[in-house]
Amino acid sequence: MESKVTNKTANNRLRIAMQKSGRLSRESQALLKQCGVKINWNEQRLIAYSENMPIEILRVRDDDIPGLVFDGVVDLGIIGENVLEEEELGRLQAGDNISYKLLKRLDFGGCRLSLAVPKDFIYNHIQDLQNARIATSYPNLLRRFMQQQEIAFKNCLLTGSVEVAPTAGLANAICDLVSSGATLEANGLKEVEVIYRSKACLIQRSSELDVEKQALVERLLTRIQGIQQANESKYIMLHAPKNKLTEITALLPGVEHPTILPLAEDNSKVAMHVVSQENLFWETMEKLKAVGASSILVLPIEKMME
Ligand SMILES: Nc1ncnc2c1ncn2[C@@H]1O[C@H](COP(=O)(O)OP(=O)(O)OP(=O)(O)O)[C@@H](O)[C@H]1O
Ligand SMILES: O=P(O)(O)OC[C@H]1O[C@H](OP(=O)(O)OP(=O)(O)O)[C@H](O)[C@@H]1O
Ligand SMILES: [Mg+2]
Repeated sequence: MESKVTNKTANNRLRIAMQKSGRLSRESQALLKQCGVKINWNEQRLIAYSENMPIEILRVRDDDIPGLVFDGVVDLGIIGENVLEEEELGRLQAGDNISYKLLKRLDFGGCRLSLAVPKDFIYNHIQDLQNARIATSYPNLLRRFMQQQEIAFKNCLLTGSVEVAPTAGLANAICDLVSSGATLEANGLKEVEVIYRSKACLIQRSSELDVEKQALVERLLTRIQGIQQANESKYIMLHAPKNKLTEITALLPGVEHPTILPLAEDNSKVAMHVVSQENLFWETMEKLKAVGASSILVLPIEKMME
């Protein structure tokens, strides 16, 4: 009897797929934590359960996440747009139907898919890659770009170590992910074309969720929205001479109506508190000080709800 109850509980959990270990894992876990979802992470386990919400996490290789969502095996997935679109193109080409809902672009996993060539390769234009052999783990995104450019090329599919392909004599160029450019630099390569810009995103399966699960998804989305908004905002406090309020307000980014509070023992000044949608740069702080502001504090905001 009891096992049936346990099963039912497990079946009603919102199932989220995320990368087990790699570039997206730490921030995917951090996002759930910021949303107030407590997970008992165990490095060895494929499935992790939340202690405080009906949520379970399926920890897999990132390549498998789009398919798990398309096929409705999981309810949500956190995945790089590059992998999502690569899988989408692959399935479309195979004549398969794909459907999913893009819920949100996330603030991590930012990178670009670029073409790169050895440093001594004289590159002026994409036509310099006509009939080149290009190593990549993203054959579909590469093919789409080269077709748009009307450039013929030979594909060399590698699932890893793409950046060593030119030195190893496997290819003339590569098409791989770049962030800081350190990997290209370390392998004597230079970036010549950006073909795709990517961030992590949250996707949902297209088949309907039951009412409770969908309500939980909406709650998570509201919380993610609050986290993103807070990350982009700052709480600014300063003291301002009463006769300079207009000038000071004009200097604060995106602020129209600051909160004004009296100071206990100084009648010539007030305290101004504002939430700004932008960071306050040193240059603006210097200008504020020059106009007469003092005790300027810029504080991070953790969460927001309007
Ligand atoms: N240098 C980077 N900076 C930021 N984000 C990146 C970077 N490299 C990759 N990413 C993003 O993170 C995703 C996962 O990258 P990672 O290198 O961990 O993948 P992987 O080696 O294919 O992992 P897996 O073992 O899960 O298949 C990429 O698809 C991309 O969206
Ligand atoms: O421009 P950079 O900042 O150097 O980043 C780019 C590198 O990051 C990713 O690999 P990762 O380090 O995640 O390792 P992997 O190739 O083993 O997956 C990507 O595949 C590049 O190789
Ligand atoms: Mg992968």
